[in-house]
Formats: sequence, C-alpha cells, structure tokens
Amino acid sequence: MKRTADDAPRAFDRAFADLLRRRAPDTHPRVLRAAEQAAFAIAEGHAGFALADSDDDASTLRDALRASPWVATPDADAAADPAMPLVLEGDLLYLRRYREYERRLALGLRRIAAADMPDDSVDALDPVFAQLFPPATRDPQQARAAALALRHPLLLVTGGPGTGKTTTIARLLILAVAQARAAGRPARIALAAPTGRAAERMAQSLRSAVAALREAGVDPALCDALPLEAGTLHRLLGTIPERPRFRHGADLPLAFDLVVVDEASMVDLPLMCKLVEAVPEGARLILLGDRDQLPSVEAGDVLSAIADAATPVDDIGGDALATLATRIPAAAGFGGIRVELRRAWRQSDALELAPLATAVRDGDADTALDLLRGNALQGVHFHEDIDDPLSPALRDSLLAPWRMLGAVDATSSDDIDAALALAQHARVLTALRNGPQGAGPLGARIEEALAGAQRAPYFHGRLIAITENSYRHGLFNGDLGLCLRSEDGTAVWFRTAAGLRPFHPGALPAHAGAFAMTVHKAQGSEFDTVWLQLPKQPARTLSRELIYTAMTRARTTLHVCASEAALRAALAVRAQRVSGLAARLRRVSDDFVAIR
Ligand SMILES: Nc1ncnc2c1ncn2[C@@H]1O[C@H](COP(=O)(O)OP(=O)(O)OP(=O)(O)O)[C@@H](O)[C@H]1O
Repeated sequence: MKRTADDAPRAFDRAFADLLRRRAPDTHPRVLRAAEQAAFAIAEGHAGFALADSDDDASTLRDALRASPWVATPDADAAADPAMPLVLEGDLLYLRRYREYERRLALGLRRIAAADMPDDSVDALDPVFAQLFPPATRDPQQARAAALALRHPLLLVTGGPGTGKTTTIARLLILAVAQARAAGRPARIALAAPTGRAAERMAQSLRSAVAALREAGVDPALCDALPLEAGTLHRLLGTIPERPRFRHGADLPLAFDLVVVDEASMVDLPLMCKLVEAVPEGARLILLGDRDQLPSVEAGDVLSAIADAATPVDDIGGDALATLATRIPAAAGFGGIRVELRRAWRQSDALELAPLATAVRDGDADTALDLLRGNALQGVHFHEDIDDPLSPALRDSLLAPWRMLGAVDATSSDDIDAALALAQHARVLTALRNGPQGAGPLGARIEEALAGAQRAPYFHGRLIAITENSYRHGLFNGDLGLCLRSEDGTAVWFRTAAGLRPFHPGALPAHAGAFAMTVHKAQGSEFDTVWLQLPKQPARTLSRELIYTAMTRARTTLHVCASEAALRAALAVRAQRVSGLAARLRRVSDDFVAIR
C-alpha cells in the first residue's frame, strides 16, 4: 500500500521528526522522513511503518536507519534501549513505545499459551458434555472449541454474527466449572468486552443461553456457578484516575483462572498488551471475535495477528470429550489454538444477510451489487445513488420510529422503558464523521426534521450517546439515553446496571446526538434497522471491513444508500494493518516448541 497525498503525516508527526533533527542536525533526511512516517503509522492504526511502503529504496533506507543513533536494533525478545525513540526490526520501523507493546504482548501470549494445565481426567465430564452437545444435533466446531478449552490455556473462537460464539461460551463455561469442581478447585471466571455496550450484550446473550441450558436439564449447580455479569476491560483491569496504567498488571495479576473477552477485534495493541500481562500464571485466556470486522481505531489489528499465528483446529475427529480435548501440538504455531465457527445459526425470517455479507467480506463487488440490485434478499433494501437518507423517498420511513418518541409519557417507567427500546430500534450508520454524509451533520438534520430548527438542545424524544466512560455516573461509552420532558423538567433516561435512571442533562458525562453514528462507534452494537449511508465520493475510510461491520449490525432490516462507485471503491480496500505481531509470535514459537 503506497501512501498517497491525502494520507500525509500530521503536524504532530512532523514535529517529532523536527525534534530529532534539532537534537542531531546531521541526521540523514531519509531517517527523518521515516521517523515521521513511523509516527504517522500509529495515527493510521498500524503498529509500525513498513519500509516497503516508503518512497525511498527499502535497502538504502534500511542501511541509513541501522547507522542512525536514533534507531535501536535489538533482538526480537529483548527490550529496546529507552534512549532511542525508534526501533528497526526486520522491515518494520516502530516508535519504541509501540514496539515494546508488541514485544511484551507476544511474550505475554507465549507465556499464557505455554502454561501447564492441570492434567485432569475429563472422563467424569463426559455426561455433562453429552448433555451440552447432544451428538445428534451438535455443531462439531462448537463442541471442539468447548472441549479444547479444557486443556489449552489460550483459545481463540472466531466467527461471523450468529455463528454461536456466545452459545459456545456458555457451554464451555459450564464444562470449565464442572472440570474445576471435579478437581476440587474454585472456578474464578471473568467476562469482559472492550465497550460497555458489548459487555452488556455479552452478559445478556450469556444469561439467555444459560437459562436455556437450565431448562434443558443441565445441573442447576453448574449453571449457578457461572458469572452472569460482564464488564469493560478497563473495569476489569482497574482504571486509576488520570493515569494511563491500570491497577492490575504483571505485578498485581487478576484474581481469575479463566478470562473470556468478547468482541476482541475491537481491542487495540496497548490494551491487549496490558490485559495479557495481567493474566496470572497458569490461567486461561479465551478471545472471541469476528476477524472480518473493522479492527480497533487505535494501533493494531491484534485479533487477526493472533489468529494468523495460532494453530487452526478443525480436523480432530471423534465424538468423545476425551478425544476432542486432546492437547494439540503447537508445531506450526506459538501454542495458541483457534477454532473458527462457520455455520450461521441465527434464524431470522426477516433478514437474509449471509450471501451479501459473504460477498462483501470477500471483496466481490459484482456479486454484492447483483444481490443488492436484484432485491431478492429478504429485509435488504438498496437505494442506489441516494446520498441522503432524508430525501423525500426515504424520509418518512427513516423518521417513523423516532417520531413516535414525541408522544411518550415520561411519567410511567414502563412507557420510558418501551420508549428507550423503540429509540434504539433504528440507526443511521456512516463511514465519516463530517461532511454531508457524515454522522454529525446527518444527525443534526434528523434532529431538525424531528423537532424543528428552533428545537431545545434536549428536546423531548432526542436520542444521545455517551462518549466516555464514567464510573461515577455508571455510564459508559456507547450507552444510549433518551431525553424526555415531564412536569419536573427535562431528564435523560438510561438503562444502567442499576436499572432505569434519569440524569439531568447538565450533569451528564461527554455525549453526542445518536440518531446517526459512524460505523466505528457502532461496533459491538446491534439495531433492528440499519440505514447505511456511504459518502458520495469514495473516501479513504471506506473498506470492505467497514461495510461488513455496518451490515452485520442489522437484525431485521438493512437499507443501503450508496453509489456503485463508492461500493466498488470500498470493497476493493482491505483495512489491513501493518503489524509485526504474527511474525513475532511465529518466530518465538520456534524456541517455544524446542523448549517444550
Ligand atoms: N448449535 C446450535 N444449534 C442451534 N442453535 C444454535 C446453535 N448455535 C447457536 N444457535 C443459535 O443461534 C443464535 C446465535 O447464536 P449466538 O448468539 O451464540 O451467536 P454469536 O456468534 O455469539 O452471535 P453475535 O456475535 O452476533 O452475538 C442463537 O439464537 C443461538 O441459540
């Protein structure tokens, strides 16, 4: 991926290069340019700058960097000299800080994956396993994932929407609890996700999966031992006000034996590093996610890199737990195991998304356009060349659910609860924040259409979203609030962990209008109806992962407003990130396998 004029480094990146030049005026301009690119790479979501992307000849640049006093060239596992701001490893130039995150993350993952697991016999668990995964109706990948978790400390469970990740985790946790009980150990389990919304969704799906298992006759004592709450990773690790570091880390590990992280594709490099370092010796880590979704906005496409380095498992056969739970030799990987769930189980008569999602994921624009234009997919509507969801043809159906909010009576908590559900029913998703098809201006125009140009800032029926975590309020990034007027004045209502709660608008943490939001912000959420509005002109943020993520947020109805040109441009781009993590995990794996 060659860089183009519109992804030029920012003033900040230039200032960094300038600082190096002022400190050592004889620094080669080539090195300064590369330093600027390494700083800019972080802003673009990469872990480092690939020399192959430079305008300079890569081998001349490599030599210049090696000769520079600003550039450390340590061994893969060794810490870089803190006096040097840049690190060159292979053909990647890193800012030292991010190289250290990547190195520490690789070491941490290797440590977790190499841990000895108690060599419990699993024979006693056979009846539970048979009950959880009745052989006649079992999805073999789901059963494998659950069985492998008994003997592997590092497991990735990947798959698209509705492939049964939560269903599998519920069963896997029951098995893990049964395993711990049989061995007389406590089962200390933590459930976490990168955002409050994703954590809440994880907990909800898990609760309903466990309720179904209970109904199906699974031992209530096992069901009762499962955690029913999930929190954000920040909460799990323990934020310290005004400080970037967490309470838990290598020196104060988490007090859990099994940590399960949902929506792991959203976790960035620094956070994954801190999480992994806080996982105690001998504990298990399970990462769940959809690797085709947009990676985190911040540096790293961490889940993809770990998945690439992990050993894929889909060929161990047999029906018995003991066979399935075999420890897989880590010959080709670093000890991490990956099970990919492929079958989509969610039955929705309303929305037939799978063929379109697959075409988008594979970047097959011809098929995607045929499917959209053919109008044959249940629940999917294509509005070709429409660059405004408020245009006369669409306006009424877009606004209909939100117009009903105007009539809500804010005195009855049942009505408020129903209104909050209704408010969350539909959402406009955009690729951009600004510009005519950006979330900001579109959201403002929706508000105007609902409440007029002279509207009160917190008009009755306005939907807002919290944009920061506030433990004090019990409100988290992505939480949705509905503004309602009553005799007592205007209040913004939220569903919090403590139930339905009103807040005074002036007392809220940072927030923004929420009728329209960017796809990035919508990650980890789902809506009955999604209106995806693409920009009129092809834009840099477009990628097939962005379109895939947006489309898979829809539960029953998907409207796509786009031109052929914008769709084709988006599907031609993969949101891939430059990262040394997979290579680092594979390289260390050689030593690791030799040691084992
Ligand atoms: N093996 C199975 N047999 C029957 N139904 C299944 C099976 N696995 C999953 N399901 C059903 O499919 C639906 C989706 O499953 P689940 O919520 O576990 O998927 P998920 O991968 O976690 O989805 P998402 O990422 O979209 O939340 C649920 O209704 C679940 O009951």
